[in-house]
Amino acid sequence: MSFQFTGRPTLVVSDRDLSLPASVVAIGAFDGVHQGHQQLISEAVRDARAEGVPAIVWTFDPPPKVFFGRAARLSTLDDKLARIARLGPDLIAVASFTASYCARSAGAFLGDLARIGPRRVHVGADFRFGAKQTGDVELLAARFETRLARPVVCAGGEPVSSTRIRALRRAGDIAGAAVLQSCPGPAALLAGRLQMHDTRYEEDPHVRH
Ligand SMILES: Cc1cc2nc3c(=O)[nH]c(=O)nc-3n(C[C@H](O)[C@H](O)[C@H](O)COP(=O)(O)O)c2cc1C
Ligand SMILES: Nc1ncnc2c1ncn2[C@@H]1O[C@H](COP(=O)(O)OP(=O)(O)OP(=O)(O)O)[C@@H](O)[C@H]1O
Repeated sequence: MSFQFTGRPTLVVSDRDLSLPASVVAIGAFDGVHQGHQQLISEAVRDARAEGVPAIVWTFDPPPKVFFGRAARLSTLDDKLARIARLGPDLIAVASFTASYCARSAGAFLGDLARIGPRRVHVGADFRFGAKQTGDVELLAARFETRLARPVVCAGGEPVSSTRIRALRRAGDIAGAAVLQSCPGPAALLAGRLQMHDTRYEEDPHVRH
């Protein structure tokens, strides 16, 4: 796994404020920013650098599973943003995951993405989107060039996942959980990397859509 320290700060914006002629985007809840997430995001950043376009991470707060009460949160938003920023994207777009947002259709979400002109979208094979999770990678790939992340697995061969980290924590294996979330590089490199450009996503729901 390689990590990219570009020295540039990562801007954090509301998804509603984004409009770009071109980009490469990685999408996901990324709760815990574990090694699978890190690889997916790092590959998107590398792809964006090769294309010469901004690298965007598009994420949701709270994580959808947490919103629906299906899981306990692993990372605070600040922790998640800091850990993502360490991977070197130019911008993190945060969609406020509210009742009105999650009722939006898969087609409406594709319209949101179109505003940032994705040359490529990086997701895992199980990525779903839109109300009642009706959108899948096939629908995404019909609209945008889509790159599916290679699954990162644990030493025992099971996929690294937020679910697995939650289970390890519940079982009291805090060290085991931390290994799956670990990433190299001194924490000092994080200092000053984040610029909170717009925090409105914390306040109001997606009434505009
Ligand atoms: C516009 C939109 C609406 C969504 N609506 C639902 C929903 O109704 N039910 C649900 O369980 N998840 C919903 N989700 C969450 C997705 O299923 C998924 O968790 C999210 O896109 C992040 O992907 P990831 O879980 O692979 O990280 C929605 C996502 C988006 C973008
Ligand atoms: N081990 C992994 N290797 C590569 N990609 C992954 C891995 N785990 C998750 N992803 C991808 O990262 C994106 C965000 O994943 P998500 O936030 O749903 O994490 P998760 O670990 O699958 O969460 P949960 O266990 O709660 O379902 C998705 O597109 C997913 O397919």
